[in-house]
Amino acid sequence: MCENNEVILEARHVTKRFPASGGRTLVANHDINLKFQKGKTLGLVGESGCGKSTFMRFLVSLDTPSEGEILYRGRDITKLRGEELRQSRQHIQMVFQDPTSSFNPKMRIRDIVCEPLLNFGRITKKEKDAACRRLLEMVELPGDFADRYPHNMSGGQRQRVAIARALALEPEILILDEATSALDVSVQKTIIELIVKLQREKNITIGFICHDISLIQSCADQVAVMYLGNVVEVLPAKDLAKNAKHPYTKALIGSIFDISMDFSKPIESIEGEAPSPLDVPAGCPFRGRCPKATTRCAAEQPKLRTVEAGHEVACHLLDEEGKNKTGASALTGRI
Ligand SMILES: Nc1ncnc2c1ncn2[C@@H]1O[C@H](COP(=O)(O)OP(=O)(O)OP(=O)(O)O)[C@@H](O)[C@H]1O
Repeated sequence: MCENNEVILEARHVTKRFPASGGRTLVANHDINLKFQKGKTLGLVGESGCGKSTFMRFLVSLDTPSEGEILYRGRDITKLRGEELRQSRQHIQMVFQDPTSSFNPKMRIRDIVCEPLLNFGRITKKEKDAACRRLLEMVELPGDFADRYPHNMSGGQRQRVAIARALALEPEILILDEATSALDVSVQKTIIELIVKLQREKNITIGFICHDISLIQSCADQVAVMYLGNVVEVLPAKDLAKNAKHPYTKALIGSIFDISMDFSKPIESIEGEAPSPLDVPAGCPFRGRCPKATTRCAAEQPKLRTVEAGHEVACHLLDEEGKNKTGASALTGRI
C-alpha cells in the first residue's frame, strides 16, 4: 500500500471558550493540536460533551476558535471572510448525524443533491438531472430517487443522499459527525463500507467523530481520544487494543464487549461521570476518575508527548512507569 503522510489540514493550539451563566467560562476545546493526512481517516472519540463537534465545526468554518489556527494546505481558514471563505468551503464538507434536520423537507432529492453544484456554478439547471443521477449512483442509490422527497426514504438512504451532496463538489476533506450513529448496526456497516470505498477511489481525507471506539477502530487510520475538551492520546487505530497508554483510552477499550476478548486479563473501567466542562479540575482533567492519580496529577496538567512515532499521550503516570523501568523518563518532548 502506498504510504502518504502529506498533512493537508492541521489544527494548532485550538482553544474554544463559551460564555456561560454567572459570568463563568466553558472551555469546550483546550489547546488542541491535530494533523489530518491526505487520504487517511482521523477518528475523534470521547464521551458526549467532550468537545468533538465543537472542534469539527472549526474545520468546516461553521464557527471559529477563541485561539489557535486551522491550516488547510498551509492557509489559516479561521481568518477567511466573505467570498474567500465561501470558496474555501468547497474543499471541506461535512455530513451530520441526522440528515433530515439539514434537508429542506419540501425539496426533492434532485434539488438537495445538486444545490451545492448550482451554488458554485459547476452545473447549469439543464445538467441537474444527469448530475443527480451520477451522484446517486455513486452512493449506490437508484437514479430515479431524484424525484423523491427525504421523508420517502429510509434513514440509511437519506444518509447516502447526504454523502452524495457532501461529495458533489469533490471536496478534499470530509467530516463525518456521528454520521452513522443513528442507524441500525447492519445499515451502519453498509454506510461505512461505502465511505471507505469512496475514500479509496477519490483519495479523500476523513475526520470521523464517533463516541463508539470499536467503530472508530474499524475504520480510522489514526485515533485522537478527547476528554473534557483535551486530546489525551493520539495513536494508530491498529494499536488501540494492544498499545493504548492513557487510562481513559484503556477504559474506553475496556468498555467494548468483544466475544474474542481474553477474559483472564483484567478489564479496565472508569467509575462515575465526567465532571461538567464548567468545573474542570486543576491539573489533569481525568484525575478525578483515574485510580492511579498522584499529587502531581492534581498540580500540573500533563501535555501530549510523543512516546513513539505516531503515538502521543498526555499522562504523568508514564513518567513514573518510565522511571521505574529505566531510572529516567522514557518520554521525548513534543515540539
Ligand atoms: N454554542 C455553545 N454555547 C455554549 N456552550 C456550548 C456551545 N456549543 C457547545 N457547547 C458546550 O461545549 C461542550 C462540548 O460540546 P460538543 O457538542 O462539542 O461535545 P461533543 O463531544 O460533540 O458531544 P456530543 O457527542 O454529545 O455531541 C458541551 O459542554 C456543550 O454544552
